[in-house]
Amino acid sequence: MSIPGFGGGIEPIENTSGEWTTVEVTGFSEWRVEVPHRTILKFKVIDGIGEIFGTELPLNVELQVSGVKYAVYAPLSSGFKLEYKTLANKSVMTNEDEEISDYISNETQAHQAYINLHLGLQTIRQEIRDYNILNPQDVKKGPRVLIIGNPNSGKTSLAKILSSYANKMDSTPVLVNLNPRDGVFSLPGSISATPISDSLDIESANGWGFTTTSGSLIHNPKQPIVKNYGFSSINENLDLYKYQISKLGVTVLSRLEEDITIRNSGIIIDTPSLTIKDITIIENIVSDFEVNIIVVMGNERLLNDLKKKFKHKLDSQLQVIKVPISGGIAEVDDSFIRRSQEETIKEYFNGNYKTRLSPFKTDIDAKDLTIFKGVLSSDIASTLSFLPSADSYAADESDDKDDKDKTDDSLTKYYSLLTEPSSSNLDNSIMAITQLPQTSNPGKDLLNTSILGYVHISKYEDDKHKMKILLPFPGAFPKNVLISTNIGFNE
Ligand SMILES: Nc1ncnc2c1ncn2[C@@H]1O[C@H](COP(=O)(O)OP(=O)(O)OP(=O)(O)O)[C@@H](O)[C@H]1O
Repeated sequence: MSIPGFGGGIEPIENTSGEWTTVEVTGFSEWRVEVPHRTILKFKVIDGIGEIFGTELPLNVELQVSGVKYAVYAPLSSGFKLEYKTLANKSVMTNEDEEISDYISNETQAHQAYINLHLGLQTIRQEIRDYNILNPQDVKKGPRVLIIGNPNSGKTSLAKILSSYANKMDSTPVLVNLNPRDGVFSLPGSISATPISDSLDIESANGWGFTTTSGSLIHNPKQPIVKNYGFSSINENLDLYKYQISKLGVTVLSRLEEDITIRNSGIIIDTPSLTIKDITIIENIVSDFEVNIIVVMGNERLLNDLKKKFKHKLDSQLQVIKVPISGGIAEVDDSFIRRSQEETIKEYFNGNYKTRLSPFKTDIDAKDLTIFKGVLSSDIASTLSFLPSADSYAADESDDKDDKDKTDDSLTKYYSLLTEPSSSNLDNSIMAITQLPQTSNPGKDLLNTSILGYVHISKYEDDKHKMKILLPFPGAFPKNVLISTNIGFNE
């Protein structure tokens, strides 16, 4: 039976009679494997312990992944043995090669450095926990770690390793994803913060896992706080991006205040690739999340530049350290990224082979809806000089007098009202449902709101002003303010 919505986006997996291939990996080595989206890799560890970016694999349990570049690491000297076989992924049509590429490497010094970093962070967490028990009037926060580096330097993999190992040692750090391209426990176009209270789901589309929208799951669903940015690239509207970071920072820090386990565990922040030219963004993140450890991926120049920039904070408030880049990092091109985004979106609505979800397709009247759209900075460059800057707006925030007027002016820099929704601007797009009840003038609330979830618009009927939408859950469409994103998706 096909799932309502994306016309049965999940193809049944054919049983394959193919032979299993055995891989033996000695202690502290790793099996590196690249699996194209059009190929499914089934594998199971049959002896010993293997882990993928810190997540331990269950023994004798068959797992399957597609469209991933993974390393299965042997954390113990006894190593592990696994079996795998491949089959075609019929739900994906790409012109990639069908073959997986794999090899075993014992050059895992980088991974061992990541483990040492984790152990150092865990020692700090333990000290903070002890201190907080003895000094309830003067509680401190666990380490707030910011990962910075070049494109494809292993930032996300390190974030996974640090959060998985922390979780294994009974900590619950908040994993913050500031790369809107990825969609972590959410869709691409968002930035999010998620307490990691259970292991990651390496079988899910991006290797993180499902969220609570999805019903009963094998893994504990994670509960992210999601801010909608609406674009994949941070440069599309840098002011909006920085604004959303600051609001996410406020929410995350208040979460730390409220929950002692999370406060002791701290924060791990993954970022898009940032260089020293992006120092204002880095400074913003450092202050918004009270970062006290910056981890630079391999880049010595960046390490030194950052040490100079943060000279005034070094030792007392901030450490800047460098870790090596793994030799296993795989090339990832734009089409692979786009395909991974599509899989993330598909999985958000339909689930995956293990967890099938029941999205809900319905027609709604679009006449009375208030829909905003993120503004492209390039589109407003010419009018920008007439508007207050984001910084002046932020400074004005606490000033109640004339607040509404200032906010509405500032809003034009971030969002514009979609006065004429049409098939040309809405067909095959993703829309965010905010927490705000319908109002044509939400003011600064629109900037400050978090996201309830996302819907997919497959068709806007211009003559009837009706939209065909796909919701991740059955039920009435929430009558809230909507934000149309720049993230497209074809069924
Ligand atoms: N040791 C390894 N063996 C095999 N593949 C790896 C290894 N480490 C990382 N990868 C893969 O290499 C790719 C790039 O790594 P990752 O996404 O962590 O880098 P990044 O710096 O976050 O990238 P971006 O700049 O695109 O955000 C990913 O597909 C990741 O799964």
